[in-house]
Amino acid sequence: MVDYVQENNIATLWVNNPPVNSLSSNVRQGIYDGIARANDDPTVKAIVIAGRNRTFIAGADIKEFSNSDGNISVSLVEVTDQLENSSKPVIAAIENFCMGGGLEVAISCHYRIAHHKTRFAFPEVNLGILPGATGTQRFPRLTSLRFALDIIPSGRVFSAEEAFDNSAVDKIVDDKVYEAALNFASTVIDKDFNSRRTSKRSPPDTDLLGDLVSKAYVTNSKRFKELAPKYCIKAVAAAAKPYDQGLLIERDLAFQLFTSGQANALQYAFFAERSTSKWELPGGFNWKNTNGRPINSVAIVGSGKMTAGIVTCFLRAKIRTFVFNTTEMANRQVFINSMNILANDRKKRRITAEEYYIYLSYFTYAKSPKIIAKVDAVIDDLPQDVNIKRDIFQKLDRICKPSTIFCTMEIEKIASATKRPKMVIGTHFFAPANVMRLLEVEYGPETAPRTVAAIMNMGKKIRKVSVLVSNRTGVVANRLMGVGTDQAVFMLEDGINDQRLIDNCMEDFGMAMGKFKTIDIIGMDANVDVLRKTLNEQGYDLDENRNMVRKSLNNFLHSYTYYAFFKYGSRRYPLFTYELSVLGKKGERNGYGYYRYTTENRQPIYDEEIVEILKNYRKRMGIQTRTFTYQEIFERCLYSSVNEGFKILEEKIAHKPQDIDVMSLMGYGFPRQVGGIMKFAETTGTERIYEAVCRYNKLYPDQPCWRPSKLLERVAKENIPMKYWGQIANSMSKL
Ligand SMILES: CCCCCCCCCCCCC/C=C/C(=O)SCCNC(=O)CCNC(=O)[C@H](O)C(C)(C)COP(=O)(O)OP(=O)(O)OC[C@H]1O[C@@H](n2cnc3c(N)ncnc32)[C@H](O)[C@@H]1OP(=O)(O)O
Repeated sequence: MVDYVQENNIATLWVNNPPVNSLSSNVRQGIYDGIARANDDPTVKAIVIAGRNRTFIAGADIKEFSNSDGNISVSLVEVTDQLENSSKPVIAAIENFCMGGGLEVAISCHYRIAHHKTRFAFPEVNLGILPGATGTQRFPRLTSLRFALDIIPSGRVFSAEEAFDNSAVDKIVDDKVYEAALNFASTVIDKDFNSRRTSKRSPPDTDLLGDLVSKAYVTNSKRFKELAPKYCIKAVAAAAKPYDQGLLIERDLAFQLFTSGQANALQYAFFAERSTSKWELPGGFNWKNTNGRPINSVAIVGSGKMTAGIVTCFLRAKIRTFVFNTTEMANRQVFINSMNILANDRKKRRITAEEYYIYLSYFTYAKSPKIIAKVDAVIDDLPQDVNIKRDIFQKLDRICKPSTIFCTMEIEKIASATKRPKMVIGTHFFAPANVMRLLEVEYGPETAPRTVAAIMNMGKKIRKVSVLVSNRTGVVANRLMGVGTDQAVFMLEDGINDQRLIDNCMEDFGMAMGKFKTIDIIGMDANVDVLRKTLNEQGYDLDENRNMVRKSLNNFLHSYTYYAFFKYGSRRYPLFTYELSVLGKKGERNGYGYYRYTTENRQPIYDEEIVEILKNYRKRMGIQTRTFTYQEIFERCLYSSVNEGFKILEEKIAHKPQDIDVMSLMGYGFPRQVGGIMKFAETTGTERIYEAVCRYNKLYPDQPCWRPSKLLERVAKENIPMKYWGQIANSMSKL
């Protein structure tokens, strides 16, 4: 784990814990023992600490936070103290990742040499903790309170150049960092390095503490539903005190965070996200035993609201991207929109000017389908009309090379229209596609495992977190969160007079956005489209009744007609959203939705008109209003989604609860500090949720989302821990 190598009078401690050299208990012990050995050896004059696997250290071993292997070794605090107190100078040779505990190790050394491409960060805040191995005290002393208050509460990655500008590293090299560190070591032998002991310094800007802390509070306020950002600020601010006092404050805050439920959930989310790449298919095919052809070129066919976002994902990954539309104007518009997205990336310094031009050079117009004949994958962005899609894919089937994969959300309909059903798969991007990292990949009954492998690998290449699900009607992530949104609409219809009450309840819980604000952002039309599709599946045609709805809006006496819409058989649908859309409200897009929006300010403004529309709607529907408790709002919005999550598992649409959690976190702004919808179920207690689901099922038999999931019933009754839920679902007979 740590190899000790001596060359002449320099000892090197090589950290070797692939893939990212995390500071497991053995690594900590190895560094600690290595420093002691070098200090005891009179032939050693300087020590270099470096990482094998072409990386320095990416941080503490996160698995050990919740799952100690029982191996008692030194703590990271002891390691950092041991490094700083070394009687011989210690030089860190830093490359690739220098993060978290790895950065704490580096700043406890006396000198730091870094490769120019090193990525530095204190990402602890994203795991619900803080750099509690003296990082909050040493970093501001080495750099400044200003820089530490920028870096530690945000967790942002910074470059070697920024590290150098802020005194966090002493030298940057373009190549061979280890050799540079050895050379450097030979120049500091026998020199006094006492002043290099970080804890002995004071931050250079303590007189600015008040202003810097206020600024940090303002900058990070959006994340204050999580404890860690605030605690990071407090801990860094304590660096203005004498070192020992500051350290006690760091310890105290670290202890509170480490033992909080939020830290547990955030660390769970870290691994859940990574577990999605370990996909499995029925029949034993999986990410390990199945290879897919690399996707080096794609064609996006059609253009809509999301096209430019999708295109830029491929351009950034340097994948040749063809945009195929029948009109030149449509192609040009996609190019302009993609250029604007990349220009914005450049403005925000996410990419360099050079990268901007390189990425754009991967864009190609395709005026004729022949131009895209040789692409590795075609991505469907055509209008929602299945007949048009089938027609175009039939043509492409004749033109494209046999190995071209077709990605569409209408898997079965496109598969049956082509001679390559094995090569047809679903890819669902989330808007805006250039920002949202979730990619839902759906396999159909005939999709080949190699097609799945190719598209899952493509997802990784374009830096998406890809979740594999089996194809059923609709997007799984929509289904998961949609039931909770329907509940919000029903409660509004049934008596809540202020949409903010429901939105606030969800935002207090930590959702990025309340239910009605989300409807407005997604757009009324998109929400109604989902309703339209659901009703179509039940044999109803929403649009057939549109004129009747219009008429009855002008005539309160048409309540009978309304009742028909309201129920559609024995099932209730959230028709108030439909009513608003018929009234011309499109959501944020045209400034009118459940809230109002002005052109200057896109923040939602409470709209009293909604109450008036609601009152008329209730009258026509014959709805008897009632009051709602906060608890009912909370339970109906969230427990309905939990129940749906269990159904998605038992129907074998998703493979494991982590996949569902990632969809809720990355697709719908579910609070990361809760871990995801299934993790929420585990923390709340499945028994409690099951009881509530059964209660609402009795109260609302016209809302099928309350039929209890069999899997939920079983795990609740038998009190089964979350780690077995996926296994049990797989062992249940197919529904
Ligand atoms: C009980 C009370 C106690 C109170 C005590 C109070 C005092 C506390 C003192 C202790 C204080 C500790 C302070 C230090 C904390 C930390 O260091 S926390 C960790 C900080 N570091 C990170 O968060 C980095 C996490 N990793 C990443 O962001 C990325 O992995 C990467 C480094 C940027 C590399 O990305 P990429 O190349 O895309 O690879 P991945 O797919 O993400 O990862 C590859 C595999 O490595 C696993 N992994 C990565 N990092 C870690 C890690 N830090 N620990 C464990 N495992 C890690 C990752 O899961 C992947 O594994 P597989 O999925 O199995 O392939």
